[in-house]
Amino acid sequence: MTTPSVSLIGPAAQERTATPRHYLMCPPTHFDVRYAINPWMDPGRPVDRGRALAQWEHLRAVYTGLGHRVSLLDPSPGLPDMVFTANGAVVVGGTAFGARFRNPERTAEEAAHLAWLRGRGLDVHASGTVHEGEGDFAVTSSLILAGTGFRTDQAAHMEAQELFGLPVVGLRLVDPRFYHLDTALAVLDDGRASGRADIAYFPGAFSGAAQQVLARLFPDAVRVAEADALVFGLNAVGDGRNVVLPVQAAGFAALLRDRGYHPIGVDTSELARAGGGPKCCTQEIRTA
Ligand SMILES: CN(C)C(=N)NCCC[C@H](N)C(=O)O
Repeated sequence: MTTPSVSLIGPAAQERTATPRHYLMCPPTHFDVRYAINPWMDPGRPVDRGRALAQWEHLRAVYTGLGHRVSLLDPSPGLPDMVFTANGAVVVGGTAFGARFRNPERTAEEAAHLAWLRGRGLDVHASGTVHEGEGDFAVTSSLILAGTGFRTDQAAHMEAQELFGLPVVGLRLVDPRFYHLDTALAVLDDGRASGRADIAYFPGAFSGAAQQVLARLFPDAVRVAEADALVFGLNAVGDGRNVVLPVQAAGFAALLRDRGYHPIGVDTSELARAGGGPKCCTQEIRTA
């Protein structure tokens, strides 16, 4: 007999509260798969840009329907991955840590992000080390979880800690299919209202030591099955109550419901052809 993984007197019994968010998105006007910098990309198969645009518009409508503010970054021709705004920076308390991309194909996105962030009066810092923004930094109100192994350099973790004054906990990713932290771990509730951060993750994407760290820090975390992780289920955006995730991740959605969250499935399958999902298209601008 197996032990149920979710206790009804634990986090499942909590009332979940959404808090308003400000997101930065960029329409996939120039979306394409012209190069392969992750295992999901196949430049030999043409993308359906109209479909990608429709999926992206739907995602934006979901956020505005939830009462969140969405700002837009102007898409640039020649930058087919620009739709993935999460990778452009990490913004915490009005301070922005601009990305420095690992692959030259995405380097020109850095300046566009820095200009947008400066234009909003944020305290903007260009990075001295390679990091890919919220792709590898998952922010909670008490600490930041930071991925390394494929894209972001470990040195960037220390840079982020010095900049934000929050503990940065490094986590090693070991499976190239989960090349960014946000493909393998999602913040469901950052703890800003509840006082207690809640996350979900796929253990197999992490080194043994990183799995131990996560288990110590978040013993109640939702552990997601590989099948749900492989459809980018963990590339999810949580506001404390609502969790926007790929509609294909049905098992994960059921776990979320059991915990009192409100999962909202969206189809981002065309964008997944470049290796991204809802979270990749969404950078949070945290000014408070
Ligand atoms: C969920 N992920 C991984 C993201 N945060 N970003 C997607 C980036 C995709 C892009 N082709 C690349 O490989 O950089």
